[in-house]
Amino acid sequence: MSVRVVARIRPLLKSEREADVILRTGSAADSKSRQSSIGDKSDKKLAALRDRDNVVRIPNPKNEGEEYAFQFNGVYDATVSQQELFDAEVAPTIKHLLNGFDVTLFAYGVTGTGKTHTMRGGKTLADRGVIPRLLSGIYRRSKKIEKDTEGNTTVKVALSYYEIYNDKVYDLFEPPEKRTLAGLPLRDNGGKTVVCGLSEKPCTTLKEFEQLYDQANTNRSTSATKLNAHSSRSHAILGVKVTVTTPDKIRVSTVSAIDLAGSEDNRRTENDKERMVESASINKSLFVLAQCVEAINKKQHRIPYRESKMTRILSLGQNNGLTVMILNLAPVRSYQLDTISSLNVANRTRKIEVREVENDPMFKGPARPSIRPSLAGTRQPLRALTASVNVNMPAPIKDAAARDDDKPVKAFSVYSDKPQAKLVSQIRKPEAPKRTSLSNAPSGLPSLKPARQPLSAQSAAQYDDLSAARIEEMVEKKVEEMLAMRAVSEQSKQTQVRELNEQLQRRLEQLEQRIEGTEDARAEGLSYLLMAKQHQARGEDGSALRMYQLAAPHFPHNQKLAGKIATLKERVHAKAWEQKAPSPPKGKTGSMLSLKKDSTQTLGKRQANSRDDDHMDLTYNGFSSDEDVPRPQHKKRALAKLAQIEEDPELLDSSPRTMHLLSIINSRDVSQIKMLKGVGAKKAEALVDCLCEMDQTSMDADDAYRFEVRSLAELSQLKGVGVKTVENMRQGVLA
Ligand SMILES: Nc1ncnc2c1ncn2[C@@H]1O[C@H](COP(=O)(O)OP(=O)(O)OP(=O)(O)O)[C@@H](O)[C@H]1O
Repeated sequence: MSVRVVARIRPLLKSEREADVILRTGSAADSKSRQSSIGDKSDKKLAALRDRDNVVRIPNPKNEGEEYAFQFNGVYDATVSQQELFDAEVAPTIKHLLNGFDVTLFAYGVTGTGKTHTMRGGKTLADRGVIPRLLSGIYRRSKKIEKDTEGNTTVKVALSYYEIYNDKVYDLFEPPEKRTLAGLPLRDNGGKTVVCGLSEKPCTTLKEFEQLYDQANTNRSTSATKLNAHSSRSHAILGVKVTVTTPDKIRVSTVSAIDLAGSEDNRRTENDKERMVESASINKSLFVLAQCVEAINKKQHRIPYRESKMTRILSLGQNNGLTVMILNLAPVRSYQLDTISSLNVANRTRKIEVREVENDPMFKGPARPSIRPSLAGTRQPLRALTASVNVNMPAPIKDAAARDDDKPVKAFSVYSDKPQAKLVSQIRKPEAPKRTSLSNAPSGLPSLKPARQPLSAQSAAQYDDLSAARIEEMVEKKVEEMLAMRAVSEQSKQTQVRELNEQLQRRLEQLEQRIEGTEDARAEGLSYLLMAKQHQARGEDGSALRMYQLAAPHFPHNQKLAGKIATLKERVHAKAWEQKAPSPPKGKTGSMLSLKKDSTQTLGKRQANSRDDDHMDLTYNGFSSDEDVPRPQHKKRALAKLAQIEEDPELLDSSPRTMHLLSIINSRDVSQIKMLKGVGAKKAEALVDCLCEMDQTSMDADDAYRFEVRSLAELSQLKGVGVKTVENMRQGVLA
């Protein structure tokens, strides 16, 4: 049986105009005549939606005159109520659910098309969606079954409810603060994907359900987006486990009601960063779903279920039972491209075959013959006896004395069409090794050996006498023995299988954990790489290096990455040296205030640097010790001088005297500079050379500027200039 796909078109929202309606339902002939009569009257466009047909029509965005038509198992237009949709599509599945079939109901569509409205609905009775109605239906039917069977059949309901948010699974019955970063893991269990550690709440009444469901929904991730004020940011999966217990068996089946998050075109959402991350995860999972659908359609060997948690859980085409997809659609033009893509996915989903197989029941009491295929060979003549050990069948009458003259054989009368003796030998044949023990049986038990000898009249009479009661008793006993042995050996076999399964399961879990761990680690590594690239693109080499270094442990043998880190390290070293040299002035000359501020800042910064005995950027970038960075002698001296200057408040002065001195220095006029106190021609020349050198350094760094000394502190750091010289110069300058 294929997945049942039905389309539901929502009504216009307040913000939407009737004139923008582009979706139509109806047959081709109808639609053509309607199209010509529609004209400008938009109410007729809406009337078109009322035509309940199984075809949805939408214009080709590239050629308005052309229409695409998609046929589904059902199409529900804007006028269809919640009750009508439920009655037509969901109510019929309840019967199957209680008969042991799993059911999957899921709403699929673009954001803001009415998935949550369809699945959860509003608070009023009429507005209630599929889920509350489903529960109501299950309870009603359960009560009826219990009543009809006079309490011999009981139905129990238990709920689980979880969301997949950013590809992580979270229990919605648990408060958000209990969530772990990694979420709950998934496991494969007998072909079904299960969520480990999920809570399951027994739920006996509709009222109880409503309380649980409403409370859990407050834990669901929703946010306002431009396209939907209450947009679901996660896929929500409600599991309703139904256990039907009859006197002889227990059947468990589950209905999964899934409200998928909607795909979003981020050119329209104007999502912020957080919404974008959610959106990317939602779109990715829906993309994987579309890929799975396509792969199933194309009968590809590999279906990419495992590429997203949502597709793994949904297991479209892998799950047994019944599957109903509700395709939610918005009727207006602004959704046109998204609607076409949803229609395409839904159309392909319609072709997916699902095995309509009910879940195996569990039988109460000793195992039934049907699950002992090994007995099949001997079962025919013993059927009634075999059945006698089943608690579900009436026990055989064992009182031989009471039936002395009866035919031996309620056990045989039905099935034996052969003489009894032969029957006995038939039964005994497989027991050949035990004949000795039987022949040596205590006097109470007759030996069966004489049966093979020509019978004397007495022994024949004795045998006749025996055969009526004793043989039946013996055979019965023997069969019981055999069955008991088989049950024991089967039990031990089952235990072995169970142990093996558990071992395998554990191994699988370990492997999965490892894979998931590796995937998570890889994803983390990739996100570091991405951030590194972004930093690098912005020219933030230090941060880029840091990110690459964080990514490195996730890609241990990646030569390219190692190379990148090495190159960046070198570049950052080079920059660090540049930063150690005084930085260029921001403005042309700057006001006195800014000069003083700059100067203080520079000193403050340098102070911090000198205390840490290294440059801040270098520490940040992971170079913890001086050894990492070779430092020329003159730089070390400069640092020492700096410390001296900081202790001299005079040198922080930005008085006119200082300003004048700096302007002489920055003029680079050797004739003026050599006139300064304590500076001869040689020193002046050296000083100008030093300033020109600083220019050069800057040009190397692709950041050309003319270096200017902005403070006495900076001046004192120049090659050949000491604190004393600076002080002398300053003293000698006329204010
Ligand atoms: N059949 C309908 N009748 C009346 N209103 C509807 C119907 N379907 C949707 N709406 C309204 O449309 C808006 C969007 O619906 P909803 O939130 O259910 O969309 P969604 O597909 O779940 O969106 P998202 O994927 O962003 O969560 C809501 O205001 C809802 O009340």
